[in-house]
Amino acid sequence: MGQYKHLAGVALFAAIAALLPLITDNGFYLKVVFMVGINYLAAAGLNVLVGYTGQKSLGHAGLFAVGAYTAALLTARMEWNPWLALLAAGVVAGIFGVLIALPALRVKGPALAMVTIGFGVVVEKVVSEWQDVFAGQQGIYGVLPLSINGHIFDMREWVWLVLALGVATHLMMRSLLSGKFGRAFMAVNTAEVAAESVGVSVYKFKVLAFVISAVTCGVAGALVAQQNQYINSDFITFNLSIFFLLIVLLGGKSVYGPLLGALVLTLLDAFLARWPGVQHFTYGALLLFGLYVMPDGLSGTVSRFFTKRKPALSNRDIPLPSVSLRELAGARAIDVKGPLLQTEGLYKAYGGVVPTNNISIDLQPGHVHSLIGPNGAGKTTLLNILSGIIPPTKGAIRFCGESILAKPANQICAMGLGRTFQNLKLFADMSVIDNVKVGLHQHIRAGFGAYLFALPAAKRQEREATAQAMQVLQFLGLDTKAYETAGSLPYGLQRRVELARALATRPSLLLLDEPAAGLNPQETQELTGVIRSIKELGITVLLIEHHMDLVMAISDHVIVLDYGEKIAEGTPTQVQKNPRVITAYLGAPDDDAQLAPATFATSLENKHA
Ligand SMILES: Nc1ncnc2c1ncn2[C@@H]1O[C@H](COP(=O)(O)OP(=O)(O)OP(=O)(O)O)[C@@H](O)[C@H]1O
Repeated sequence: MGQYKHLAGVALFAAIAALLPLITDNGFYLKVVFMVGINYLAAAGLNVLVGYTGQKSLGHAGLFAVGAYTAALLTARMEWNPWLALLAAGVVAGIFGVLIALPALRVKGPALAMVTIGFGVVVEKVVSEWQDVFAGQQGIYGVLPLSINGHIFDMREWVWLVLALGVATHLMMRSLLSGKFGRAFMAVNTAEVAAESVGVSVYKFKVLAFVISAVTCGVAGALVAQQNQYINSDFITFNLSIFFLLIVLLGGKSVYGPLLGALVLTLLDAFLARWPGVQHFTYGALLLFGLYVMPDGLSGTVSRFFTKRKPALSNRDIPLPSVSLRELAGARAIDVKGPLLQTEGLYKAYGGVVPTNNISIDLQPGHVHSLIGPNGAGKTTLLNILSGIIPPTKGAIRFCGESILAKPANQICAMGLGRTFQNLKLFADMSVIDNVKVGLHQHIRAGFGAYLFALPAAKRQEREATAQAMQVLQFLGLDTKAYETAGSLPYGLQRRVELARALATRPSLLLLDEPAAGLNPQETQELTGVIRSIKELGITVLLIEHHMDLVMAISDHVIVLDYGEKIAEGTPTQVQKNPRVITAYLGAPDDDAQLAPATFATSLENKHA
């Protein structure tokens, strides 16, 4: 949806919603509309965490309580200004968000859900048992409501306030999630290892998602306490956590999802209030049935009717980047003297298996290096160590003259080391161009505030990122596929998208793990040309490959591994004649033998079998 169309739609929706309180002065109806707004606020942040980042939480009632009790204690006991207390509630909830994010960095899936349940239960127990501070079921009275110039809000004004906050939250979430931050959250959700290796800090984005969800939940809790002028422990139940999660799941992963979910479930909640016995049954049934019929939630189902396919691109549509691909790629490699990457005595053991045994290699700038060896020789393990995915047990790695041993993968990527994976790790649900833009993540300088408030800097950088992503796609002949979903492309093209994503990180060293795996002969031939073009851009390549024709045709230098040890290195011709290499591949030493590429390939196939 275009920016102006969207704003017009939001203005229309807000105008209609703002008229509602003028139609009725029935307190119950006004309260229901107020609660739609409150539930939307709570779910809008939770959607970032659950929908976009894939972190399931069943403890957000705890964060709602943190906000509610912060506002209650600050105003009822310390007589803070209620507006300041509302702000403080968001901040304190955000801090608690960091606290529950910490376990999320270690555990995933059901284990994470258990941790968040634990958090919710602890908060519930604290507010009900710690009578001196939280007054348990008796509750805290005298919570100061919001007011302007001494005028205390009536129910109508509360509705308008949550409407205004809801619209502001929607605009901020839309701006945040449609750019760099939304892509990073989704990348973390889809493939954490891939996200790290294209420069996205999984750690930072998980914490950020928890904080965003905590802040909106905390503000929602504070508003409820302030509107009621009262809060007690009965507000904070496990059911509330489930209710928030249900809103997000039923709404679907979209910025509109929490609104649709909040609207449907709050109205249903109000309707079923007379029959509390069937309430939980209905929610359970809705979750099962609703998600069975609409796996993408309400928003996914609705958007299927409205989304138009992006038209094919014409040359006129393709924006021009401010710098050429050669300038971008070459800029990093220029100043390196000596080897671009150097390892000394790298060692990694898994119990008795030693896939990396005392490996020392030098990679020279501007060269194509190949890493070959039979299956299980330790090639991928070495690549994972170099790119920061696996820490070595001992040894040293210097990249661009700097040790990268203790650095996380995203920082190594930022230094100019890009990679692809043996088993494709695409962000399959995202478009091709968005995959490539995730690769540009580190080079988009606009920060959180710029995206949240849709500042011109963020828009400018997004436009430039689109232009640069298109430039990379054109380089690899993928520009016509830019708006296709990456996972829907044929396998060969998906491999190319992964290559484009790695190139977008602007690597000076590119690690390619079996890029020809699964390609047909013609695609393999084309890949040879692509790797040559990448070399011409000034990018150094380290290639793992079993296709020996490809290796011999493009390598300046070949390194051979067997059982985790480096058994030979040199030019392709030297390596082909090396007796240890021949033994490793054919299993029989023969001093006069030389492995022809074809023999190499056949011997590998035999080994694989
Ligand atoms: N996480 C792990 N835990 C235990 N063993 C592992 C682990 N990762 C790799 N290995 C073992 O280390 C050895 C080297 O594996 P690696 O994947 O690096 O080999 P490779 O040369 O890339 O093989 P291929 O050509 O089949 O991809 C294998 O024996 C493998 O089983």
